[in-house]
Amino acid sequence: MSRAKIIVIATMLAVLGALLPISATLYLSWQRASDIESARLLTIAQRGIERARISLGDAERALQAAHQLTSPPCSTTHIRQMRLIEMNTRSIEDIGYFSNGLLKCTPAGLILREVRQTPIEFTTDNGLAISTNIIPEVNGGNGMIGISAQAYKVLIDPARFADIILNPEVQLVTATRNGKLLGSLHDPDPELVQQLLAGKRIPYASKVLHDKDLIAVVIEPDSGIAAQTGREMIVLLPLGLLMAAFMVGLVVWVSRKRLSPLGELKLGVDKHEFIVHYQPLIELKTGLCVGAEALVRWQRPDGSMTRPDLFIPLAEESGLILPITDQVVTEVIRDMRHVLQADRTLHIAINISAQDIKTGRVLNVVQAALKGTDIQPQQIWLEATERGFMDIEAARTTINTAREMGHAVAIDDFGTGYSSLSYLQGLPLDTLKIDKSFIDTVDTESATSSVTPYIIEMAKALKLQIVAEGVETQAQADYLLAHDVDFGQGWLFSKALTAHEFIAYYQANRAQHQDPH
Ligand SMILES: Nc1nc2c(ncn2[C@@H]2O[C@H](COP(=O)(O)O[C@H]3[C@@H](O)[C@H](n4cnc5c(=O)[nH]c(N)nc54)O[C@@H]3COP(=O)(O)O)[C@@H](O)[C@H]2O)c(=O)[nH]1
Repeated sequence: MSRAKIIVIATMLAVLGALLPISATLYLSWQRASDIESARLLTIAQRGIERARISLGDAERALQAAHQLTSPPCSTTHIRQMRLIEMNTRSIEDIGYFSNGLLKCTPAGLILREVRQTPIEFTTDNGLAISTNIIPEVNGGNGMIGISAQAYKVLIDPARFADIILNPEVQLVTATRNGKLLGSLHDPDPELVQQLLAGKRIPYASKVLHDKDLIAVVIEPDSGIAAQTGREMIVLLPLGLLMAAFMVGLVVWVSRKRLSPLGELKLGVDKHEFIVHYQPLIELKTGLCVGAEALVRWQRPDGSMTRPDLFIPLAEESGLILPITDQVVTEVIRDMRHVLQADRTLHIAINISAQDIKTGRVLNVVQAALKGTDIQPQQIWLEATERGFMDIEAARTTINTAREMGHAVAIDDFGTGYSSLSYLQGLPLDTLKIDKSFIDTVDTESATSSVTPYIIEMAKALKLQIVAEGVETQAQADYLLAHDVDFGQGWLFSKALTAHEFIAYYQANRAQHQDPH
């Protein structure tokens, strides 16, 4: 993934990471506030139902008492007894005796006009017949709720079906199961009430409670949810902000890690972004290309190439050099398999890290990679810098094993590190590669120019093959040839090439030597 992509994704994640906990906090606060509000409205609805049942209970008792009267209907005694019932029952406003569907008498006396019984709109579960909006015979006035059983009917003021102590901003309605309004408090909007009874939603806090044959509706147009949400947020918001800060911090930390050089290198290893270039190795006496050094390159997703000296130190320090070496081994076998099978004299030299020289781990990797390829182990050289040979005992073991397996082992960048003669004598090496810095001084007046012949002599005395690194001029090549140096590697011959370019170079070199004309 490119840097820009990581930054874009990290920014998006950070914004999300901040928004999510804050939105969750807001939602939770609102939810908790809604729950509290809902519970409050439910309690009011329950109180409304209880109040309506008290009035219905009063009506039922009055009707039962009237039914038990034995005096002749509408006699003076009967009318007096009805008056007593009316006076003794708190909720009822009036009581009337009916015969053949006509009102005959009330506590006020005989009814001489024709007053018909109003139609029944609802019957309660215990058999009380209810009619709403009855205008009383005696005083006219507001519509009453009529409740009848057998020959009697009582009238109750609708207010008695909803009169509970309630904040003025909360509205209450009680109704029968089929939606006939019994009583209301604080003037609820009839249209809103009808919507709620029809099961619709309204834009205010509300509660509809169905309790057997009765319904209570509570509406709070100026609900306290906003204020309650604010109170809940005071508790929850710091937690949300803390989580948001944590999420943003986490995203920043992860993306910084990802964007750090080490993070990018890890990603490169995971995505197998390493390829190998090959620098030809030339036999100075004949000019024959006898092999190549495998040099790793980091090919970034945008196509750019990162030089090894920019990432090898970090790879060595972090241990990532091990999987990188493994990728190099795999690539070398894949790239060079056919050309190595075809020419047994050709070799490829692979750079091995100090850590691998110490442990010998890489030998198993090379062995596994060679298995079934028909490439001879002697066609794979292993190169390590002097730093790799610091732990001389461990190095000796690894070199011995490598040589027993058939590989040649070279000491790379010789002269730049800690090597000493005794050191070199103690290691069973095959090849010594003289560092470019010494080759650069050949044919110059510099102080180190006088060292180069001694390095060559020492290598010869130890019976090591010699490779001169960084040969850039014909004069250097002539000098090296004159001093019996075996091989040369450098821009005079070729820079490091891609696999295809190297194979083409090698084939052209061989063709030239078979047919020098
Ligand atoms: N552990 C591993 N180290 C590796 C691996 N691949 C490379 N390396 C080491 O990285 C260092 C830099 O390598 P690179 O940039 O590939 O440079 C090599 C040559 O291109 C360069 N060279 C060769 N000839 C000339 C020349 O004539 N002039 C000139 N200016 N430069 C030249 O030298 C480098 C080869 O060096 P060496 O390995 O010492 O032979 C370098 O230290 C590599 O070793 C890897 O897979 N693993």
